[in-house]
Amino acid sequence: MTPMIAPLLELQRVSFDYHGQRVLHELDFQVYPGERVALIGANGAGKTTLLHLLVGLKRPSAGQIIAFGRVRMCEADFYDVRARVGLLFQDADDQLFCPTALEDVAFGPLNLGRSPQQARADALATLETLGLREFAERVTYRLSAGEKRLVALATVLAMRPEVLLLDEPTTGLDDATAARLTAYLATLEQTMLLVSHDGPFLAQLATRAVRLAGGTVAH
Ligand SMILES: Nc1ncnc2c1ncn2[C@@H]1O[C@H](COP(=O)(O)OP(=O)(O)OP(=O)(O)O)[C@@H](O)[C@H]1O
Repeated sequence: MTPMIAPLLELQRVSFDYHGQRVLHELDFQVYPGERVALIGANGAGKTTLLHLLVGLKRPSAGQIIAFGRVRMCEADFYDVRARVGLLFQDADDQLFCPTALEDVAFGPLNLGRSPQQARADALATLETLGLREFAERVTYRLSAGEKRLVALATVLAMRPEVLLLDEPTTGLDDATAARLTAYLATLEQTMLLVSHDGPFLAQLATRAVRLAGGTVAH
């Protein structure tokens, strides 16, 4: 008999309306342990909205969000979800708010209760892993778009989340940097949900693809 594996994250018949406009309609969606799911679809299809629903940044108009086996409804339900699921925002400026890159990357580990020494060590190690050690003391808002993208990713990875939700991770990266990032992500064991319009990136990483169209999963 095949063992039943529970999804880590799930939307059950989820609808989402924005200013009276239906964005998602009775959507069923699951991410299982170990998967790297490509979430694809046209501009405005609702991919970013879906990521935000999974971590409670948006609330469904109808339906249920289930994370790690529990229905999540109110703000408090999402605290531990956000500690276990790392979201890379589509816009790095939504992720970076500290004076320096090191402070930005240490912020998440500190927020998770790690000591200042540990948070700094984790931040430096993560920056090192992404080839960003020299950026540690740089003023974040003066970084280039591609550099900000990588530092934003470092802020997520430094928390060592169980699941990574990556919204357009290769946007703004040159080809060589995008290739290095792709190769690095391929070494990670975390479950991933990848929103991207970058075909080669998804072809190398994704274990399956889900297309959103008309507010639901296109078959
Ligand atoms: N806070 C918001 N402000 C404005 N529009 C919103 C907001 N939230 C959702 N929407 C609308 O919801 C729809 C889905 O947007 P979403 O960003 O989820 O699409 P997407 O598939 O991620 O698009 P893209 O590929 O362009 O990033 C769009 O029509 C968008 O205008």
